Amino acid sequence: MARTNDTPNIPIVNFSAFVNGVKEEQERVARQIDDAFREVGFVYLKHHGIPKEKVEECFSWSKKFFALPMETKMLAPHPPSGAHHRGYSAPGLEKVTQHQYEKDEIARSREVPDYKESYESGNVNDEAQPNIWLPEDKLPGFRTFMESYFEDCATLIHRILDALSIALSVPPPGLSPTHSRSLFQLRLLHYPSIDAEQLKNEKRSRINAHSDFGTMTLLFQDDVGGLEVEDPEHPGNFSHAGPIEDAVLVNIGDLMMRWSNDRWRSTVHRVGLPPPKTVTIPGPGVNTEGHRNGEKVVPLENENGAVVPDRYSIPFFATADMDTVIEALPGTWGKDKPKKYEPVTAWGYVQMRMAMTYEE
Ligand SMILES: O=C(O)CCC(=O)C(=O)O
Ligand SMILES: [Fe+2]
Repeated sequence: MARTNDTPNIPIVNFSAFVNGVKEEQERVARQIDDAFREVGFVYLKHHGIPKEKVEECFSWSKKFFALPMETKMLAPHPPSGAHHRGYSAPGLEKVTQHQYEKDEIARSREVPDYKESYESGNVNDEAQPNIWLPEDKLPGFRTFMESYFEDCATLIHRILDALSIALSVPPPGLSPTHSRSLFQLRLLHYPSIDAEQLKNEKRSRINAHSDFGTMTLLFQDDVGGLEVEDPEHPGNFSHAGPIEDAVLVNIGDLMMRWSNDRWRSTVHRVGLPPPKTVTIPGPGVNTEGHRNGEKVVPLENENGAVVPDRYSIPFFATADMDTVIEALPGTWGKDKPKKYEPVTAWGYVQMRMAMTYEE
């Protein structure tokens, strides 16, 4: 199995072998994903089934959306409460918190503002959280595309759940029916360009260190980079988890960690300064430092007045149906591995975390 060069070595798995393979192939891929989620909580899936052109199209819609004037984007505003997580959030509105239930700790984690804007949409049939669209004439075709992309992502989540069910020997129909799509959420994220100085000195962040709180997240990212994943064995050590062509990054969220009795890790991640970029230095004789001809690696933060370019990413968050009782799954507990957590419904858990994200 391929690995990324960065630690904590996020495995790269060919998912078509699961979708199209015979039983043995499926079991092999399921084991690879299981191992990845046990080790780092993240996996890159190649050949995941969503056509490359469609992923690119989603990024181009996202760019068009965020390029609209603020007053137009505000025609689809995110409601003030975290309980209805749909629509447009302007930069500075959402603050990410991490496992902090004490009020003063939440306040402290909000001292560094996230510099991003986002647009959220969900299942068209979700009556609890109806979608908040722009008037169609403001961006014709946007809604139709997003509804279709949502379906593609939901389908992929169900296939990954099938793989996880095989890994745990959950009998058919497995975990898939616990995700009726009611709580899925497609998020468009835009991190405006920013002075490298600000990110470096932590005056601002793109997204603060956090873990996701649902069951699983799909993450599509552009080629700017800056996503970092914590090494679960060495808290505080982060490594870059940059884009890999034609692959989607998939990670476990807190609810799934709990559901799996901590077999799978919900790993902390954040978005900050991209890794050192390569700039081309013109003229001969620049190869004395061992770099490829004509190129020299210049750490972005060392460039005077360097600006980190805009970054776009597209996470798709999955959560179990709200009435699902999250209690150690079969195969994740036993005599020598007792259940670690009290049962909780998915809905109760999500509401608690959402309230923490938006509450004053
Ligand atoms: O933009 C990214 O790459 C990460 C986004 C993320 O972690 C999130 O929205 O939860
Ligand atoms: Fe995240």
